Amino acid sequence: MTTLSTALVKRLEDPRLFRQYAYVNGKWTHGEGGREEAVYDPATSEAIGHIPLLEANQIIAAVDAAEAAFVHWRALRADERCERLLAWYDLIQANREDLATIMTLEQGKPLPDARGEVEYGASFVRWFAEEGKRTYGETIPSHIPNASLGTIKEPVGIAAMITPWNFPLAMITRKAAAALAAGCPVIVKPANETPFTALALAELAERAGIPEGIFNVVLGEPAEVSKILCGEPRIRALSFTGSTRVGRLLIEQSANTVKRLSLELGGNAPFIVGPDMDPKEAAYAAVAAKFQTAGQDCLAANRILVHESIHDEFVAQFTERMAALTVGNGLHGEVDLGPLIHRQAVEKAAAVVDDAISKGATLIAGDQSQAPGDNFFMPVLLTGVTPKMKVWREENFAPVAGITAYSSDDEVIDMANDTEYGLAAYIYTHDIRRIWKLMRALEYGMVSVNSVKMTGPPVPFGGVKQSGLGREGGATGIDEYLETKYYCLGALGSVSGS
Ligand SMILES: NC(=O)c1ccc[n+]([C@@H]2O[C@H](COP(=O)([O-])OP(=O)(O)OC[C@H]3O[C@@H](n4cnc5c(N)ncnc54)[C@H](O)[C@@H]3O)[C@@H](O)[C@H]2O)c1
Ligand SMILES: N[C@@H](CC=O)C(=O)O
Repeated sequence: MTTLSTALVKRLEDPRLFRQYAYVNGKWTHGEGGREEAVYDPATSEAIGHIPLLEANQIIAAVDAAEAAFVHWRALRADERCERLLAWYDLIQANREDLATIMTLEQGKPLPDARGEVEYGASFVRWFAEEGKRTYGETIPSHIPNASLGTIKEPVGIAAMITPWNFPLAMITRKAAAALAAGCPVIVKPANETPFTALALAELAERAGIPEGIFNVVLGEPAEVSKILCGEPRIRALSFTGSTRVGRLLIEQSANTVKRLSLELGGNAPFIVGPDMDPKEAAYAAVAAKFQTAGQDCLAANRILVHESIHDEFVAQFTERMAALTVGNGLHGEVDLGPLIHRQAVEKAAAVVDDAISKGATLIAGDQSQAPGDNFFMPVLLTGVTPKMKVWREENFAPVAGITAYSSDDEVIDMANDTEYGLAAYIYTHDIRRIWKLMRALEYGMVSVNSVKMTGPPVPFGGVKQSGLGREGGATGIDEYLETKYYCLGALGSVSGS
């Protein structure tokens, strides 16, 4: 164990939550080939621990284990699975502080945000524990004489999940709890940047009585592991959250085994401010929607579109509010923004800013000489952003805010839809006709009006266009892991009405 991981363990009330192994078939597992990778604290660039990189046969062993365990898990009654999931929920809540510490150390987000993510992630476990009891089929009025027709819902089978580093806990629970409640075994491949939160979840799942083989965490070289998971015919569903680039790759790799795919991909959210808005109220909301998780959020306001009549005052208010944000190590006191995930993310953010300035944008704020470390990026505000700039076309996934002025509702609708993405959009206005017109015209899976917060367990989370396929959470989230089986019971004799 490295010195820092020893220090980490000392910070935890329950040191057994920090595991430097994969978790397969209820066992903590080394890599058979001896390959391993360091995991870094992005705030200090120090290694906090190591993970094994599993070999191909070890990934297949996880599938074998899931296959064997599936028989028993699917045979449990829904209320029995519910009990196990509620026990998992209770344990996640009870260990909130340790989970948040692990998350901040490997992801960098401020500790209060990490605590918030634990709550948020746990809420999906409770939601789906209950939803599992409501996977109703239907009866169908028969068109066949003396027959009874209907449907039942059955678990799709083994579900694999590939998750990102920006929300290391909630992106797992939103998928895994739905699959487990539906009766499916789960194989999670977390991002290599943030594996320890996933492994702590595995430890708690074991304590909650989730049987061996039902919740597995595999680790390895991402492209290698994903290829095996996609190509494995016994895995019937693949749920991925991450970039559109990798999402496209996984669609290709899953083609031969015709899997059920759920894809939560990139976003490029417009934040539209109407002419009737108080510039201060709207600017404060825009700062909140942009800088959460240091801008590394698929819902981050990527393009801020402000009516020309209030543009200058909005920029002034935004600048003032942004100047009050503090940047620093998420473990130390109250900071608003932690580091970016690694140095490449900082370099990418700098390149996006340079590109915008070279194409005519104005840099209003963002002095990188103030950054408190190699992986930190000070919040940037650019005005005069246009569609030819990367900051408009790409999801910048950094604390870089770009503002553009517009003159009419029709113009802003065209601007907002001018992207391959369609995850989430924000509208700030109190004019009900404008709200309705924009809300209907925006090509996005989620539209939030006068609210920065839009997510939570009852919500169908997901995007259109190249932001993904399917919905997570809400009343339909469990359907991603269920098959509809139709039955026709014939030759029943005379059945009333059929
Ligand atoms: N729509 C959503 O709900 C949502 C939520 C969170 C993040 N995201 C998106 O995720 C992206 C940021 O996360 P990220 O950088 O971890 O994304 P990423 O696509 O680089 O990585 C996501 C996962 O894919 C794996 N991966 C990376 N390269 C791979 C490859 N060649 N083959 C197979 N797997 C590979 C990673 O190890 C990780 O587990 C952003 O685009 C963001 O918008 C979307
Ligand atoms: N904030 C999002 C995750 C996107 O990165 C969520 O709530 O799911």
